[in-house]
Amino acid sequence: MPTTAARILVVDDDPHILGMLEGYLKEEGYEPVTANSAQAAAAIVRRDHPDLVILDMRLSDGTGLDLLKSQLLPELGPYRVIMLSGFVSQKDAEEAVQAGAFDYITKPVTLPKLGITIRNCLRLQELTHEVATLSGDGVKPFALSAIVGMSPAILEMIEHIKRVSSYDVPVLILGESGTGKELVARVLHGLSTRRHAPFLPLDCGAIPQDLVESELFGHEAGAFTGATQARSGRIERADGGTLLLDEVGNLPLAVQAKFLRVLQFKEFDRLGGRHTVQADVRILAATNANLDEMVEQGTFRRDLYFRLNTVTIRVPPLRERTEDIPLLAHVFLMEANRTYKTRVQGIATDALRLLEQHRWPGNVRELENSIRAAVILADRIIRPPHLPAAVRGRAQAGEPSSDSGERLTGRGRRPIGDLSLAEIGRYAAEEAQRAAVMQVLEDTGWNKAETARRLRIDYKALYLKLQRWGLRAPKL
Ligand SMILES: Nc1ncnc2c1ncn2[C@@H]1O[C@H](COP(=O)(O)OP(=O)(O)OP(=O)(O)O)[C@@H](O)[C@H]1O
Repeated sequence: MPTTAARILVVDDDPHILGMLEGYLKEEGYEPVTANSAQAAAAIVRRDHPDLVILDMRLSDGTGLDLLKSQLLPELGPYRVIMLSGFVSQKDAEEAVQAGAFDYITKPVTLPKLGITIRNCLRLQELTHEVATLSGDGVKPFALSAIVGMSPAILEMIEHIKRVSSYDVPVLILGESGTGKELVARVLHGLSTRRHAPFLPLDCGAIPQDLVESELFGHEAGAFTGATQARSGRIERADGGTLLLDEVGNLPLAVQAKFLRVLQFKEFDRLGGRHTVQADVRILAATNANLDEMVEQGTFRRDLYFRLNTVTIRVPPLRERTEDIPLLAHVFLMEANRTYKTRVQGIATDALRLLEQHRWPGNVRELENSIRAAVILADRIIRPPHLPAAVRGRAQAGEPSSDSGERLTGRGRRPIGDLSLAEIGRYAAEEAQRAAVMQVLEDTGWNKAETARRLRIDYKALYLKLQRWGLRAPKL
């Protein structure tokens, strides 16, 4: 099934080819637009932002490669252009793909092949969109690909998640505030056999302590003043699914004892209830607190702690994976553009440097909020003045940041601030690819041959990509 109503711009100075492709695209259910020169194409792209561009290498007023680099990539981002090339321009077409075009087709154009390439390109866009739309609706199970990041620390965490995903055991997720603990919990749910049942989070730190108990276990009518009607609690409502106890360290001691029974015997009583209720719920817990210390101090039950921490996943703070910052920033930029219907195209190098140097005490959430705010303030490009004062802080006052020198150069990496926008674009495109591949691997249960077939890439190419990204099938 072709994706209907995708807007496709065809750019060619040969009226015969324009007419043929326009007719074909209409028949396939797309919405074609045509341009016979580079100038006309650039104007249409700026005005209409088509979903895809089919671009001839040779135009009356320039080359397709120049148009791609100067207008289309900055305006549309990578992977939105399919090049048409003759035999002599094949080398340029290859260069175009390296620069960020999706693919090229050699003339004379075979329509079925073009059709397949169009569908693949649009599918990749859909997947990239899914990856970037990270703020789920509260019940949507997330795929592993929702976790954006290519740093060794994140890849290691993803490996860990995959390893534990097939076991129906409690998992304790540790990490600072805003690092992505809830996201990890959603992904664990999304990968489990419980994914079609509810995922319910309860932030034990956000609701008054005397309400935590009734929120979790529910109550019968008359159980306490104000309880006029019986109400089920989250454990009951999550039956068959997953319950996340966020900030589990805030669970009052009395509730901890009751909760232990849920973990041990999968049963509990509603407040004021006389019948035991059975609940088949997987418990995930997250915390920023030092539970070891709390156990020593007697504010957290040792037996509950041992039951919860059979398996732990540590979510690294953002300052330990600064190499993910440009990528996350670009994903949040795309997401904000969609939410606010803005067209901010990128982040200037000096602004990226500031993002890299900031310590991010609020971690990924702080970065997400900073980019959202900057998108509202910026015109076309996010520049230092658009960033929150805390992010501009020390660097703008002329002080070196405490660890940036070591951090940026110590591991022999190029400082991110020296990367061009195109290089960052390629990095983001690589991430989009990784996410797309991972999505299909998950869909096919890590069947690599089937994955390669669905993605229409060579098995060897898939194998090499997986090696490069350090991805392996989860152990069952
Ligand atoms: N690796 C990541 N890729 C993409 N988005 C992320 C990533 N990590 C976190 N986020 C996003 O950052 C925001 C904060 O994440 P989340 O709520 O999961 O953090 P948390 O550790 O549970 O926070 P808290 O401790 O305050 O409860 C969310 O919008 C989440 O989607």
